Amino acid sequence: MIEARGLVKTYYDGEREIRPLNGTDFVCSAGEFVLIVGRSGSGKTTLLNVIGGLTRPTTGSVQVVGKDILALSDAECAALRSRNIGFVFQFPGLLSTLSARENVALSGEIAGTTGKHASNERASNLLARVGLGEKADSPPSHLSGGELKRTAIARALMNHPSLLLADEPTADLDGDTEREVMELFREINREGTTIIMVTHNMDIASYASRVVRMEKGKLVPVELVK
Ligand SMILES: Nc1ncnc2c1ncn2[C@@H]1O[C@H](COP(=O)(O)OP(=O)(O)OP(=O)(O)O)[C@@H](O)[C@H]1O
Repeated sequence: MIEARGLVKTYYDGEREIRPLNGTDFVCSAGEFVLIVGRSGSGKTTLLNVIGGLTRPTTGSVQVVGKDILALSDAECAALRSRNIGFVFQFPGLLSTLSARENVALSGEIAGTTGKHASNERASNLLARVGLGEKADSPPSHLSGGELKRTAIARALMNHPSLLLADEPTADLDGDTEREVMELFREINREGTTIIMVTHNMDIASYASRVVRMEKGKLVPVELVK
């Protein structure tokens, strides 16, 4: 599903060099649910964005769903993203003038995989699935933080992605809502979607099949005590 080798990403803050990825290798099989943990600023988001084709590494290679994403044009990479990869970003970034349903359906329309009617129907089903059936017509400003996160998860699932990349999707949620969101991710994973999730919260480690820690630009395995 993912094979990333020798990733280096260098940023410059004035004269200062920052290297969040410094020879990172990451291999992930289809069906895994991997948590990436690590200190703030250790490069977790950078790695997720490189895997998702949103950030180009300085050097290294990345194969995702059998494609060398660094060899793709911007348009080819965007098409791969919209058809194969669902993103749940730390901040949901929903369009304020659209309802929850329209926000979710829009991903289908942009991908061009379904017409407007079918997109709306799938968006309604997904919102029901994340427990927001009755809020489908609400604009983002009428939704709570947890409801916005769940809308963003529904949006990420719109195009039947084989890979879901989630960046701290439960940050700022209360314990009960966090468990609900994690149960939902577990269900999605059991249905066959590979999930890579960045988190600060080791309490949710039991939901994952594997945990890795970002340390000094490389990933190290974390032993799970069951
Ligand atoms: N576009 C950029 N330009 C310059 N520096 C950047 C850029 N993006 C990230 N960085 C730096 O790279 C480092 C890694 O950032 P990243 O967001 O990947 O860390 P993180 O582990 O996800 O952190 P957090 O847990 O706080 O979200 C940080 O020092 C950050 O300041």
